[in-house]
Amino acid sequence: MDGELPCTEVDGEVSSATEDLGGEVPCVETNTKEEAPCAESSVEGEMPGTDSDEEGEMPCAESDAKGEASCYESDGEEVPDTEIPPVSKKMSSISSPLRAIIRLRRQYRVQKKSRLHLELPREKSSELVHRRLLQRQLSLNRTSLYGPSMSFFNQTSFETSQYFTFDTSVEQCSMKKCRRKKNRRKSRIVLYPDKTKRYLPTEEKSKAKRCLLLLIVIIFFQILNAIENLDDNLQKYDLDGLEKTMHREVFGQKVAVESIMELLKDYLATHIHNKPLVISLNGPTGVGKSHVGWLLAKHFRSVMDNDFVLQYFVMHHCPNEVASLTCEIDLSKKISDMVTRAEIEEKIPLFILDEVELMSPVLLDTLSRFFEPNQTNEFLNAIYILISNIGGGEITKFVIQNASAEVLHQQRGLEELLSIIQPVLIDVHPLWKSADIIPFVLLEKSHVINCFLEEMRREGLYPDQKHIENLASQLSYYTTGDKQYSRMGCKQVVAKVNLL
Ligand SMILES: Nc1ncnc2c1ncn2[C@@H]1O[C@H](COP(=O)(O)OP(=O)(O)OP(=O)(O)O)[C@@H](O)[C@H]1O
Repeated sequence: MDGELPCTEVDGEVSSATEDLGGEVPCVETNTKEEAPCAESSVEGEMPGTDSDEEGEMPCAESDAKGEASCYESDGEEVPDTEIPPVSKKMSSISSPLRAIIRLRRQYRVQKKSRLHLELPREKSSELVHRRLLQRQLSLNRTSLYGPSMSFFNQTSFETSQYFTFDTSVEQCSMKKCRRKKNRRKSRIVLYPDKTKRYLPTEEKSKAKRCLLLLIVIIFFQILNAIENLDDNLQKYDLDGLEKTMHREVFGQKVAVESIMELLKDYLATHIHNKPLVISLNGPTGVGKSHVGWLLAKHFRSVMDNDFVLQYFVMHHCPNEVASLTCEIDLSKKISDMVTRAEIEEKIPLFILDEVELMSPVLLDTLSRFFEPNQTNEFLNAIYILISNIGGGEITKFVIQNASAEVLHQQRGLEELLSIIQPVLIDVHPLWKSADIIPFVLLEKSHVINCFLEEMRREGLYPDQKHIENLASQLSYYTTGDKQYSRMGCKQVVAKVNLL
């Protein structure tokens, strides 16, 4: 008699045992639900009802006098206690060892039942099942709201636990509770949609950023290098020295000198250009245009090789008797050779073309082709100084008219003067469209005196002030208000000094 076996098996064994004992032993456990133990009190000659009272359970009933047990059936049918007496009579005839066995067995059953009662939950099994069903239903309803993933998740758990048993085994019950708790814990895990990231994307080191930083550094160093190169170029041509010389040796042309120096500084700052620099010095005779040309040639010959400076005098290089075609070929060859050599040595050649007003239209055409921007680099890196008295009459008129306005020595006066002489120059030849025009104004008497002083110093003569003023008074002037403008500038100064 194994007490651990299920009740039904025990029941079977007991039934067979009782049959061996004469078939009069009532069922020990007819109920597989464990609610109704069999009544064995009849073996001891006791009323079944008394046995049941001891155990606190419904008594087991014997269905007939032959000892066929009909314990508390699952269908709830009960057998009246009044039908038991015949059985008790038969049981009383059982031998004492058998009764002892039965008694022991009954005690075992009582102990087992009492233990089960202590461990069983207080609520009835039907209520427990009902509650479980309700909880499961609520859980299903809740999870169905969380989308298809959660529904699937619970569907599987539902399928695995769709059969409910009334097994109140404590171990199974505790196991199920544990599983349910685990399932609950699992069900509380938030399931994210597949396409949603659960964490911030890790920052990957971008190669583009590195390249951008590298590019910025390169550009930064290039800018630094370019600035240094700018300074290098300005130092290479010593434009500061040239500016000082110009201001010291050219009288009465402050605005013109400043304009020339500004153009030269801008152009000579770099070696790469998209067009050559063309400066046109225009003004009346003797005001210093050729003088400036000589100063520029002297300076650039000093800072560069003599081969990169060309002074071209039309009356000298292309006199009237020389055919214009020859002059054209000669000038073109000189310019081409010089720019080619200068490009090799990364120098900017200087072409000073004086007496341009005497140039033939053919030569002007030839010259203008070198001023065009659509050429090879060596022709773009060049400076042309065009010196002529074209527009001199307009400048003289403008100066005399504005003598008292003081606009002549201001940038505003220069721009106004430009608006006057530029059409005149372009009318002579279109090449002046691509030129920066620098007007040279009339020289005042004080400027002429300075020319005498400079020329006498140059000739090594003693600069007597009274003698110089006397010489200056011998020249002719435009007189307007309190100002006198020399009609020939300083052109006659050299001749006068040579007579001393
Ligand atoms: N502004 C000036 N400052 C100093 N010297 C001057 C100035 N103008 C003229 N001279 C002196 O007069 C001389 C003649 O001047 P320059 O040849 O430059 O005149 P120009 O303007 O070229 O006239 P032209 O158009 O007739 O050639 C020069 O050699 C120079 O010594």
